[in-house]
Amino acid sequence: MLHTNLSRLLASGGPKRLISTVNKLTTVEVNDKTGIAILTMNRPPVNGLNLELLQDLKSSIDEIEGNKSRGLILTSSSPTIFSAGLDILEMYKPDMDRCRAFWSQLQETWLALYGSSVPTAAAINGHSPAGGCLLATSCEYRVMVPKFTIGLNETQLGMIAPQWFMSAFLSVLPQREAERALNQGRMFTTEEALRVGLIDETANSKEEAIEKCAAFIGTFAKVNPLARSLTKQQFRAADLQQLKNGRKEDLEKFLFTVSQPALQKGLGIYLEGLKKKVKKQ
Ligand SMILES: CCCCCCCC/C=C\CC(=O)SCCNC(=O)CCNC(=O)[C@H](O)C(C)(C)COP(=O)(O)OP(=O)(O)OC[C@H]1O[C@@H](n2cnc3c(N)ncnc32)[C@H](O)[C@@H]1OP(=O)(O)O
Repeated sequence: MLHTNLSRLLASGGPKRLISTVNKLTTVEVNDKTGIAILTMNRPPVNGLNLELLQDLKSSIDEIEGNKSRGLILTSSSPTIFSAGLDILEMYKPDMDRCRAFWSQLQETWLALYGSSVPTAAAINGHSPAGGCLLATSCEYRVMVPKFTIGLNETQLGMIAPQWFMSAFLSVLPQREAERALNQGRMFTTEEALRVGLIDETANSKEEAIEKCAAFIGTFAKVNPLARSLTKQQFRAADLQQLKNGRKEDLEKFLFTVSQPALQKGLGIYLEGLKKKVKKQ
């Protein structure tokens, strides 16, 4: 039976999906029929963006850029969380050298994703606060599963979202909506996100979200790839250049912010709140 199945598989030209790379915290799977790469974050429990996950994300994006994939779909292996955003432990009582490497890597990874030459889409299969929302809004298209939340909640943590977080948010939301949501640190439900345009579509499952993302990428099938990619890059050039020009200053601002005792106190209380929530249930 096993042999028969294997023969059939070989006769059909091999598996439909190839795991081309397994980094420690991400995998890249290229569909050999569509040529679309699925980039999956896999850092349990919440895909907190720490230095290592950011490094793996960057190297997976580079690989997808290099292997001539027709598009990139970003998703998560967790059934309930796309990404909980930046790993707060990278900012709470930090080792300053690691903190410097962490923020520089975040900048690097964002530049690679937002500036990617291939079409990008996010299959948001779980909660997506702060840095998770940054990843999603850096893609060109978003499909989200119901009953989750997405948004830039930095003000709730006593922090200010950097300009480039705001740029990605503003590339999706109207100015007025973006400003109000940022000031409030508002988290949108899937339905609210659809209504304001923070996401493009909803889907009933991760699989359906991936299919819808693939359909979006398919809309470029008849468009000249070079013209499409240069148009995207020109459209995003000002946002990308703004960070490239101000990278050093942005890093110093971040290091200054996390070294403030009031911020450390706030982060401690926030983390405690997250843990208490677990005990209460
Ligand atoms: C240049 C100018 C200055 C710049 C200043 C800095 C600007 C950047 C600032 C912020 C960006 C960020 O991304 S900060 C992170 C924001 N994220 C959040 O607020 C999300 C917090 N988490 C949650 O709301 C929930 O965990 C969840 C909805 C994502 C999932 O809920 P669930 O009930 O499924 O899981 P738990 O809450 O039980 O969490 C499990 C486990 O994970 C820990 N956890 C959760 N999120 C984080 C996180 N972001 N970082 C670190 N750890 C996290 C949580 O405490 C639990 O831990 P324990 O199992 O040990 O209890």
